[in-house]
Amino acid sequence: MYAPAAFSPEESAGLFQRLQDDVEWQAREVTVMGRRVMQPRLVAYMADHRGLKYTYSGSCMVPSVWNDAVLKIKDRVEELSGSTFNSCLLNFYRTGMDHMSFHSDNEPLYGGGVCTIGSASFGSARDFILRRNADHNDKLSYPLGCGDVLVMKGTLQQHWMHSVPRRKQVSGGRISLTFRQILNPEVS
Ligand SMILES: O=C(O)CCC(=O)C(=O)O
Ligand SMILES: [Fe+2]
Repeated sequence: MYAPAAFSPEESAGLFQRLQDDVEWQAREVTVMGRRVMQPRLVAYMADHRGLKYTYSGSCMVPSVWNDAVLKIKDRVEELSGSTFNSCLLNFYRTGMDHMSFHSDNEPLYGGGVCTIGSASFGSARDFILRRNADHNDKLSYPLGCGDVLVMKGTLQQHWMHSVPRRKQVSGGRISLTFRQILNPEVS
C-alpha cells in the first residue's frame, strides 16, 4: 500500500529536521560475504523495551527508547496500515551515494515471511525498488518522497526483495523509518 504525502509538506520538513538533529545516528560495521565493511548509510534502532534486539549481517542492535517525533510518525503509520508496531529501524541516507542493497525482511523474529512493515520517508526523494524473486525482470519502483508512507504486507517478504539504489544526482539526505512488529524476540 502506497500513501503519498501522508504527512503535509510543512509537517514533513519539521519532522526531517527533528529526526536529523535528535536521533543518535550510528555508523556501523556489518559482515558482507565474510568481510567487515561500513554500512553505506547511518542507522538507529528504537523499540518498546530493551529485550527487542535485532541482529542482522552479524551486527546486533540494542534498541533505545522511543523519541517523540518517531512516536508521532508511528501513530500515523499504524493508523494507515491498520497494524501495530513494537520496533523501528531508522535509516539516514546522507547523500545519493548512501544506499541499501536488495534484501527481504523475512527474519524469524518478525514471524518469518508473513508480516507487515510500514515505512515513512522524509527529506530527498529516493527510488524504492521491489523485485520479484521468481523473475528479476519483474520490478516495481516507488519514488518515495518527503512525507510518503509505504506498507509491505502479507507474504511479500517471501516473494520479493527490495532496495534503495545509489542515485549520484541526489545531493540531499533522506531519512526512512521502518516500523516492525517483533513476534518472536531473539534469545541470547
Ligand atoms: O529506506 C527504505 O525505504 C528502505 C529501508 C529498508 O528496507 C529496511 O530498513 O529494511
Ligand atoms: Fe527492508
